[in-house]
Amino acid sequence: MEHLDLAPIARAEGSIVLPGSKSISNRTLLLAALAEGVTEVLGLLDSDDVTVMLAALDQLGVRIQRHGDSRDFTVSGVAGPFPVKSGNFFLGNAGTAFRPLTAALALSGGDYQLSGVPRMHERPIGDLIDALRGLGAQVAYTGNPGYPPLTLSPAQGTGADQVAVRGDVSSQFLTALLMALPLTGRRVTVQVIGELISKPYIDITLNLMARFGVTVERDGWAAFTVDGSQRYHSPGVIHVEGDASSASYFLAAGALGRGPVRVEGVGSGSIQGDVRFADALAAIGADIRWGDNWIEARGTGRVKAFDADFNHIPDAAMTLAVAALAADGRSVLRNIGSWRVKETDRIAAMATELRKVGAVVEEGEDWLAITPPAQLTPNAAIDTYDDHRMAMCFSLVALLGAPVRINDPKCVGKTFPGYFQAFASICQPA
Ligand SMILES: O=C(O)C1=C[C@@H](OP(=O)(O)O)[C@@H](O)[C@H](O)C1
Ligand SMILES: C=C(OP(=O)(O)O)C(=O)O
Repeated sequence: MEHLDLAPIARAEGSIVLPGSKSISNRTLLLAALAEGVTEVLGLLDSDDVTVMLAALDQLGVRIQRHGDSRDFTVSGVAGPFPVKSGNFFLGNAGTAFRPLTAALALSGGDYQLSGVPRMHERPIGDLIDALRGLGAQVAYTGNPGYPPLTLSPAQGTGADQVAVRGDVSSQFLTALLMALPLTGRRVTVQVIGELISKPYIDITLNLMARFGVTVERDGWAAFTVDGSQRYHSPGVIHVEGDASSASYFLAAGALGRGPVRVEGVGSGSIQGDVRFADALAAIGADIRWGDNWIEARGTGRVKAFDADFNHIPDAAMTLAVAALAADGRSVLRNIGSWRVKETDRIAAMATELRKVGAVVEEGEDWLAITPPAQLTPNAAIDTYDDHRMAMCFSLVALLGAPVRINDPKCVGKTFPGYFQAFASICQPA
């Protein structure tokens, strides 16, 4: 297996222009595709998760032109359901492509097959399918019930004007439904069953839908209604913000490696919930400065142990689990149960790999507790489980004085193919 050996790093300092947000890139592409009019999408993320979305939309007859070798694209919307009425789509391990496309295609009146990598076929989708069936969608499970791959056929009947979806497995089910609802042409209310997780991602969805002209009425986090008379219209131009989850590794590097490290592309004006990672870093002792479109972190020489709920920042919280290796006591990450159904079982993976560097780790169904060792074990070979975030988080171990090996480093391609080059650019060897 390919690996990357990282030598101890004395100091992290510098600035990074972030790649585009995965969550905003894939939502924007889908909304621009369904909209009437032409949308200029500027600063689209270049990574596996976005590549599968671009390829699927191309297959579906959406005209997307790239401007030279930039990350700026012109998307000519199809103004409603997709014109291509059949197709077989491979969506890798991209939750932000798989769930939203499932909903949009289930309501597009065609015959479609959707599949992904083996891990995608272990990630639940049954709650979304149940809700779509309530809207008349015809969905068959090709493999295990409740999981991809899927076969979609044209919807039948008029469908209900009220459906329920579980909110406690993945917020992407609600996101997918909301974005697809204008395709029904009806007024539909979605009721959320159970405590909605990852709420800030719903804010991203509502924000982008509004920019495309569709407003959602809501009763807190319990019910969302889309009036069927609304259609998506291009807002003209969408600038994709930098990725706030990707920012977490560099901000943590600034906090653990003296700093300052600045990330450019997200700041106080961001619509991404993961910018709140910077608050979590501040709470454990980092010195954080905010600009409109940048965030900067520097270390204060102390990392305080923490015990907190990270349900609102599930992706960036993984970075805190590794930062906990530098803390002055036992840290606890709570309410992170969704980690178990992401790229890998992230609670199990994180526990196993943190133990390799010497930490004492306790693990529960939806929590993780980490007690750092007096001295990190050098030369641990970190397995990454085809999980980009495992690879990116564990690069931070090199900032804590221990050489570390990252197995299969190219798995970062899911959201950040250039991660290790960017990381090296802020690192000064010990
Ligand atoms: O909607 C989104 O863009 C995302 C929602 C989150 O998933 P869950 O809602 O499954 O926690 C997050 O982990 C994922 O990386 C992106
Ligand atoms: C959970 C993640 O991805 P996905 O969009 O596939 O759910 C992630 O990027 O951490």
